[in-house]
Amino acid sequence: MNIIRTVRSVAFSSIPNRTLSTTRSLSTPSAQYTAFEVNDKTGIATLTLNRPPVNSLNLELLTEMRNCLKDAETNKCKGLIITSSSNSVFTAGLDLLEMYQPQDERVKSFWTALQSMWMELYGSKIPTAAAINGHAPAGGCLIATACEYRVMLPNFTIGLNETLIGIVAPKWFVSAFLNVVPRRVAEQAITQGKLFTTAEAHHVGLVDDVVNTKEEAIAKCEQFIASFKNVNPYARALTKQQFRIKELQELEQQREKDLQIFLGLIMQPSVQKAMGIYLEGLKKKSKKQ
Ligand SMILES: CCCCCCCC/C=C\C/C=C/C(=O)SCCNC(=O)CCNC(=O)[C@H](O)C(C)(C)COP(=O)(O)OP(=O)(O)OC[C@H]1O[C@@H](n2cnc3c(N)ncnc32)[C@H](O)[C@@H]1OP(=O)(O)O
Repeated sequence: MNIIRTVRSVAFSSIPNRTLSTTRSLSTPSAQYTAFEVNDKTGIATLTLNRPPVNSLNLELLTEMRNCLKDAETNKCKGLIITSSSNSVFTAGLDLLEMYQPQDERVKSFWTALQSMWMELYGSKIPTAAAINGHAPAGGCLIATACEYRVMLPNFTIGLNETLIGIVAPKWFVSAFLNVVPRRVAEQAITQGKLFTTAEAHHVGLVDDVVNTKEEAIAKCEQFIASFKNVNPYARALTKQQFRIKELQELEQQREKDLQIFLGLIMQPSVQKAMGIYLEGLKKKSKKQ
Protein backbone atom coordinates (compact mmCIF):
# COMPACT_ATOMS: atom_id res chain seq x y z
CA MET A 1 0.00 0.00 0.00
CA ASN A 2 1.15 3.53 -0.71
CA ILE A 3 1.86 5.35 2.46
CA ILE A 4 1.53 9.09 2.23
CA ARG A 5 3.61 10.80 4.84
CA THR A 6 2.63 13.73 6.96
CA VAL A 7 2.73 17.29 5.66
CA ARG A 8 4.38 19.59 8.14
CA SER A 9 4.76 23.32 8.44
CA VAL A 10 3.40 24.19 5.03
CA ALA A 11 1.28 27.29 5.02
CA PHE A 12 -1.86 26.44 3.06
CA SER A 13 -1.86 29.95 1.65
CA SER A 14 1.57 29.22 0.16
CA ILE A 15 0.36 26.17 -1.77
CA PRO A 16 -0.24 27.14 -5.40
CA ASN A 17 -3.38 26.05 -7.23
CA ARG A 18 -2.61 23.15 -9.52
CA THR A 19 -4.87 21.60 -12.04
CA LEU A 20 -3.40 18.12 -12.40
CA SER A 21 -2.62 17.03 -8.89
CA THR A 22 -5.02 18.47 -6.35
CA THR A 23 -3.54 17.12 -3.17
CA ARG A 24 -0.21 17.72 -1.61
CA SER A 25 1.57 15.52 0.86
CA LEU A 26 4.99 16.40 2.14
CA SER A 27 6.93 13.87 4.05
CA THR A 28 8.58 13.94 7.39
CA PRO A 29 10.67 10.98 8.46
CA SER A 30 8.93 10.77 11.83
CA ALA A 31 5.42 10.11 10.43
CA GLN A 32 4.93 6.38 10.66
CA TYR A 33 1.25 5.79 11.23
CA THR A 34 -0.54 8.69 9.56
CA ALA A 35 -0.95 10.23 6.15
CA PHE A 36 -1.76 13.91 6.00
CA GLU A 37 -2.77 15.59 2.78
CA VAL A 38 -4.05 19.03 1.97
CA ASN A 39 -6.26 19.48 -1.07
CA ASP A 40 -4.84 22.43 -2.98
CA LYS A 41 -8.20 23.48 -4.33
CA THR A 42 -10.43 23.16 -1.31
CA GLY A 43 -7.87 23.76 1.42
CA ILE A 44 -9.28 20.77 3.29
CA ALA A 45 -6.82 18.52 5.12
CA THR A 46 -7.32 14.77 5.37
CA LEU A 47 -5.72 12.82 8.17
CA THR A 48 -5.67 9.10 7.41
CA LEU A 49 -4.95 6.69 10.25
CA ASN A 50 -2.61 4.02 8.99
CA ARG A 51 -1.48 1.61 11.66
CA PRO A 52 -2.43 -1.89 10.49
CA PRO A 53 -4.08 -4.10 11.29
CA VAL A 54 -6.66 -2.11 13.31
CA ASN A 55 -5.27 1.41 13.86
CA SER A 56 -5.11 0.83 17.59
CA LEU A 57 -4.06 4.10 19.18
CA ASN A 58 -0.60 3.80 20.71
CA LEU A 59 1.64 6.58 21.99
CA GLU A 60 3.25 7.19 18.61
CA LEU A 61 0.00 7.30 16.64
CA LEU A 62 -1.60 9.66 19.15
CA THR A 63 1.43 11.94 19.01
CA GLU A 64 1.37 12.00 15.21
CA MET A 65 -2.34 12.74 15.21
CA ARG A 66 -1.86 15.69 17.50
CA ASN A 67 0.94 17.06 15.33
CA CYS A 68 -1.25 16.78 12.22
CA LEU A 69 -4.14 18.52 13.97
CA LYS A 70 -1.85 21.36 15.01
CA ASP A 71 -0.47 21.62 11.47
CA ALA A 72 -3.95 21.78 9.96
CA GLU A 73 -4.83 24.67 12.22
CA THR A 74 -1.52 26.50 11.96
CA ASN A 75 -1.66 26.27 8.19
CA LYS A 76 -5.19 27.66 8.18
CA CYS A 77 -6.73 24.69 6.43
CA LYS A 78 -10.43 25.13 5.68
CA GLY A 79 -11.31 21.99 7.58
CA LEU A 80 -10.07 18.58 8.61
CA ILE A 81 -11.34 15.11 7.78
CA ILE A 82 -10.27 12.04 9.74
CA THR A 83 -10.50 8.64 8.11
CA SER A 84 -8.71 5.28 7.97
CA SER A 85 -6.62 3.42 5.41
CA SER A 86 -8.31 0.16 6.47
CA ASN A 87 -11.40 -1.18 4.72
CA SER A 88 -12.96 -2.45 7.91
CA VAL A 89 -11.64 -0.54 10.93
CA PHE A 90 -11.73 3.21 11.54
CA THR A 91 -9.79 2.60 14.74
CA ALA A 92 -10.04 -0.21 17.31
CA GLY A 93 -9.63 2.44 20.02
CA LEU A 94 -6.80 2.62 22.49
CA ASP A 95 -4.04 0.10 22.04
CA LEU A 96 -4.78 -2.33 24.86
CA LEU A 97 -1.12 -3.33 24.88
CA GLU A 98 -0.29 0.17 26.14
CA MET A 99 -2.44 -0.48 29.20
CA TYR A 100 -1.88 -4.19 29.82
CA GLN A 101 1.13 -4.84 32.06
CA PRO A 102 2.46 -1.38 31.18
CA GLN A 103 5.79 0.29 31.85
CA ASP A 104 5.40 3.17 34.28
CA GLU A 105 6.81 6.07 32.24
CA ARG A 106 5.41 4.89 28.91
CA VAL A 107 1.85 4.49 30.16
CA LYS A 108 1.95 8.01 31.63
CA SER A 109 3.18 9.43 28.32
CA PHE A 110 0.51 7.41 26.52
CA TRP A 111 -2.38 8.83 28.56
CA THR A 112 -0.96 12.34 28.42
CA ALA A 113 -0.70 12.04 24.62
CA LEU A 114 -4.34 10.93 24.47
CA GLN A 115 -5.44 13.92 26.55
CA SER A 116 -3.42 16.29 24.32
CA MET A 117 -4.72 14.81 21.07
CA TRP A 118 -8.31 14.98 22.29
CA MET A 119 -8.01 18.59 23.46
CA GLU A 120 -6.49 19.56 20.12
CA LEU A 121 -9.26 17.84 18.16
CA TYR A 122 -12.22 18.77 20.37
CA GLY A 123 -11.02 22.37 20.60
CA SER A 124 -9.91 22.75 16.98
CA LYS A 125 -10.81 26.13 15.52
CA ILE A 126 -11.39 24.67 12.06
CA PRO A 127 -14.38 22.49 11.07
CA THR A 128 -13.72 18.81 11.78
CA ALA A 129 -15.41 15.74 10.30
CA ALA A 130 -15.04 11.97 10.65
CA ALA A 131 -15.42 9.68 7.65
CA ILE A 132 -15.97 6.48 9.63
CA ASN A 133 -15.13 3.76 7.13
CA GLY A 134 -15.01 0.88 9.59
CA HIS A 135 -15.53 -0.15 13.22
CA ALA A 136 -15.07 2.61 15.80
CA PRO A 137 -15.21 1.16 19.32
CA ALA A 138 -14.21 3.12 22.46
CA GLY A 139 -11.29 5.42 21.54
CA GLY A 140 -12.57 5.27 17.93
CA CYS A 141 -15.91 6.61 19.08
CA LEU A 142 -14.06 9.24 21.15
CA ILE A 143 -12.34 10.56 18.04
CA ALA A 144 -15.58 10.54 16.05
CA THR A 145 -17.56 12.38 18.73
CA ALA A 146 -14.82 15.00 19.11
CA CYS A 147 -15.48 15.98 15.49
CA GLU A 148 -18.35 18.25 14.48
CA TYR A 149 -19.76 15.89 11.87
CA ARG A 150 -19.82 12.12 11.40
CA VAL A 151 -20.66 9.99 8.38
CA MET A 152 -20.39 6.20 8.52
CA LEU A 153 -20.37 3.24 6.16
CA PRO A 154 -22.97 0.46 6.68
CA ASN A 155 -22.58 -2.69 8.77
CA PHE A 156 -19.91 -1.48 11.17
CA THR A 157 -20.10 -0.69 14.88
CA ILE A 158 -19.45 2.34 17.04
CA GLY A 159 -19.82 3.09 20.74
CA LEU A 160 -18.18 3.25 24.14
CA ASN A 161 -17.76 -0.40 25.10
CA GLU A 162 -15.34 0.14 28.01
CA THR A 163 -17.50 -1.55 30.65
CA LEU A 164 -17.35 -4.80 28.67
CA ILE A 165 -13.56 -4.75 29.07
CA GLY A 166 -13.87 -3.99 32.80
CA ILE A 167 -12.72 -0.39 32.45
CA VAL A 168 -14.56 2.91 32.72
CA ALA A 169 -15.05 5.57 30.05
CA PRO A 170 -13.64 8.78 31.61
CA LYS A 171 -15.87 11.81 32.02
CA TRP A 172 -14.49 13.59 28.94
CA PHE A 173 -15.24 10.52 26.76
CA VAL A 174 -18.81 10.69 28.03
CA SER A 175 -19.24 14.44 27.67
CA ALA A 176 -18.40 14.39 23.96
CA PHE A 177 -20.80 11.46 23.47
CA LEU A 178 -23.47 13.49 25.28
CA ASN A 179 -23.07 16.28 22.74
CA VAL A 180 -24.52 14.05 20.08
CA VAL A 181 -27.01 11.67 21.70
CA PRO A 182 -29.73 12.24 24.31
CA ARG A 183 -28.67 11.68 27.94
CA ARG A 184 -30.98 8.71 28.45
CA VAL A 185 -29.62 6.91 25.39
CA ALA A 186 -26.05 7.72 26.43
CA GLU A 187 -26.40 6.48 30.01
CA GLN A 188 -27.98 3.22 28.96
CA ALA A 189 -25.54 2.58 26.12
CA ILE A 190 -22.35 3.44 28.00
CA THR A 191 -23.25 1.46 31.12
CA GLN A 192 -24.10 -1.52 28.88
CA GLY A 193 -20.92 -1.06 26.81
CA LYS A 194 -23.17 -1.02 23.77
CA LEU A 195 -21.70 -0.99 20.30
CA PHE A 196 -24.27 0.47 17.91
CA THR A 197 -24.53 -0.83 14.38
CA THR A 198 -24.29 1.89 11.74
CA ALA A 199 -28.08 1.88 11.34
CA GLU A 200 -28.65 2.14 15.11
CA ALA A 201 -26.03 4.88 15.42
CA HIS A 202 -27.79 6.85 12.70
CA HIS A 203 -31.15 6.32 14.38
CA VAL A 204 -29.97 7.77 17.72
CA GLY A 205 -27.96 10.59 16.10
CA LEU A 206 -24.53 9.24 16.96
CA VAL A 207 -23.73 9.57 13.27
CA ASP A 208 -25.22 12.21 11.02
CA ASP A 209 -25.26 10.35 7.71
CA VAL A 210 -24.75 6.89 6.23
CA VAL A 211 -23.20 6.33 2.80
CA ASN A 212 -21.95 3.27 0.94
CA THR A 213 -18.35 4.08 0.08
CA LYS A 214 -15.34 5.85 1.55
CA GLU A 215 -15.33 8.25 -1.41
CA GLU A 216 -18.94 9.22 -0.67
CA ALA A 217 -18.06 9.62 2.99
CA ILE A 218 -15.18 11.99 2.17
CA ALA A 219 -17.48 13.91 -0.20
CA LYS A 220 -20.09 14.28 2.59
CA CYS A 221 -17.41 15.58 4.96
CA GLU A 222 -16.27 18.05 2.30
CA GLN A 223 -19.86 19.23 1.88
CA PHE A 224 -20.16 19.73 5.63
CA ILE A 225 -16.95 21.77 5.70
CA ALA A 226 -18.01 23.76 2.63
CA SER A 227 -21.25 24.67 4.43
CA PHE A 228 -19.18 27.21 6.40
CA LYS A 229 -17.82 28.95 3.31
CA ASN A 230 -19.85 32.10 3.91
CA VAL A 231 -19.16 32.15 7.62
CA ASN A 232 -16.43 34.27 9.16
CA PRO A 233 -13.84 31.73 10.44
CA TYR A 234 -13.03 33.79 13.53
CA ALA A 235 -16.69 34.15 14.51
CA ARG A 236 -17.20 30.45 13.81
CA ALA A 237 -14.24 29.42 15.98
CA LEU A 238 -15.34 31.58 18.91
CA THR A 239 -18.89 30.28 18.63
CA LYS A 240 -17.67 26.67 18.59
CA GLN A 241 -15.47 27.45 21.57
CA GLN A 242 -18.50 28.60 23.57
CA PHE A 243 -20.01 25.15 23.13
CA ARG A 244 -16.83 23.26 24.04
CA ILE A 245 -14.84 25.40 26.46
CA LYS A 246 -16.28 23.81 29.61
CA GLU A 247 -15.05 20.27 28.85
CA LEU A 248 -11.70 21.60 27.61
CA GLN A 249 -11.08 23.70 30.70
CA GLU A 250 -12.19 20.89 32.98
CA LEU A 251 -9.68 18.47 31.48
CA GLU A 252 -6.92 21.08 31.22
CA GLN A 253 -7.26 21.94 34.91
CA GLN A 254 -7.45 18.30 35.97
CA ARG A 255 -4.93 16.64 33.68
CA GLU A 256 -2.74 15.31 36.46
CA LYS A 257 -5.73 14.14 38.49
CA ASP A 258 -7.21 12.47 35.41
CA LEU A 259 -3.88 10.71 34.81
CA GLN A 260 -3.73 9.49 38.41
CA ILE A 261 -7.33 8.21 38.24
CA PHE A 262 -6.51 6.39 34.99
CA LEU A 263 -3.37 4.82 36.48
CA GLY A 264 -5.20 3.90 39.67
CA LEU A 265 -7.90 2.12 37.70
CA ILE A 266 -5.87 0.27 35.13
CA MET A 267 -3.24 -0.88 37.62
CA GLN A 268 -5.82 -2.68 39.74
CA PRO A 269 -5.11 -6.43 39.58
CA SER A 270 -8.77 -7.18 38.73
CA VAL A 271 -8.67 -4.69 35.83
CA GLN A 272 -5.37 -6.11 34.54
CA LYS A 273 -6.89 -9.59 34.73
CA ALA A 274 -10.02 -8.55 32.81
CA MET A 275 -7.92 -6.81 30.17
CA GLY A 276 -5.72 -9.89 29.80
CA ILE A 277 -8.77 -12.10 29.27
CA TYR A 278 -10.23 -9.64 26.74
CA LEU A 279 -6.95 -9.49 24.80
CA GLU A 280 -6.71 -13.28 24.83
CA GLY A 281 -10.25 -13.47 23.41
CA LEU A 282 -9.32 -11.04 20.63
CA LYS A 283 -6.24 -13.05 19.75
CA LYS A 284 -8.16 -16.37 19.70
CA LYS A 285 -10.81 -14.84 17.45
CA SER A 286 -8.16 -13.40 15.16
CA LYS A 287 -6.41 -16.81 14.84
CA LYS A 288 -9.72 -18.52 13.94
CA GLN A 289 -10.35 -16.12 11.03
C1 LIG B 1 -14.17 6.87 37.63
C2 LIG B 1 -13.45 7.28 36.37
C3 LIG B 1 -12.37 6.33 36.03
C4 LIG B 1 -11.69 6.69 34.74
C5 LIG B 1 -10.64 5.67 34.44
C6 LIG B 1 -10.19 5.73 33.04
C7 LIG B 1 -9.73 4.40 32.53
C8 LIG B 1 -10.14 4.24 31.11
C9 LIG B 1 -9.14 3.59 30.32
C10 LIG B 1 -9.24 3.42 29.04
C11 LIG B 1 -10.35 3.75 28.14
C12 LIG B 1 -10.30 2.78 27.00
C13 LIG B 1 -10.55 3.08 25.77
C14 LIG B 1 -10.31 2.13 24.66
O1 LIG B 1 -10.34 2.51 23.53
S1 LIG B 1 -9.98 0.48 25.03
C15 LIG B 1 -9.97 -0.38 23.48
C16 LIG B 1 -11.35 -0.83 23.14
N1 LIG B 1 -11.36 -1.48 21.86
C17 LIG B 1 -12.02 -2.59 21.62
O2 LIG B 1 -12.66 -3.16 22.47
C18 LIG B 1 -11.93 -3.16 20.23
C19 LIG B 1 -11.24 -4.47 20.21
N2 LIG B 1 -11.08 -4.94 18.85
C20 LIG B 1 -12.08 -5.48 18.12
O3 LIG B 1 -13.20 -5.59 18.53
C21 LIG B 1 -11.72 -5.92 16.73
O4 LIG B 1 -10.33 -6.01 16.64
C22 LIG B 1 -12.25 -5.00 15.61
C23 LIG B 1 -13.78 -5.14 15.50
C24 LIG B 1 -11.87 -3.54 15.87
C25 LIG B 1 -11.61 -5.44 14.27
O5 LIG B 1 -11.85 -6.80 14.04
P1 LIG B 1 -10.94 -7.60 13.01
O6 LIG B 1 -10.73 -6.80 11.79
O7 LIG B 1 -11.56 -8.95 12.89
O8 LIG B 1 -9.50 -7.66 13.70
P2 LIG B 1 -9.06 -8.66 14.87
O9 LIG B 1 -10.02 -8.64 15.97
O10 LIG B 1 -8.73 -9.98 14.26
O11 LIG B 1 -7.71 -7.95 15.40
C26 LIG B 1 -6.50 -8.00 14.67
C27 LIG B 1 -5.35 -7.89 15.66
O12 LIG B 1 -5.44 -6.64 16.35
C28 LIG B 1 -5.50 -6.86 17.76
N3 LIG B 1 -6.33 -5.80 18.37
C29 LIG B 1 -7.60 -5.49 18.10
N4 LIG B 1 -8.02 -4.46 18.81
C30 LIG B 1 -6.98 -4.07 19.57
C31 LIG B 1 -6.78 -3.04 20.53
N5 LIG B 1 -7.74 -2.14 20.85
N6 LIG B 1 -5.59 -2.93 21.12
C32 LIG B 1 -4.58 -3.80 20.83
N7 LIG B 1 -4.72 -4.81 19.91
C33 LIG B 1 -5.90 -4.94 19.29
C34 LIG B 1 -6.07 -8.24 17.90
O13 LIG B 1 -5.74 -8.77 19.15
C35 LIG B 1 -5.41 -8.95 16.75
O14 LIG B 1 -4.07 -9.20 17.15
P3 LIG B 1 -3.28 -10.49 16.64
O15 LIG B 1 -4.05 -11.70 17.11
O16 LIG B 1 -1.95 -10.38 17.31
O17 LIG B 1 -3.23 -10.38 15.16
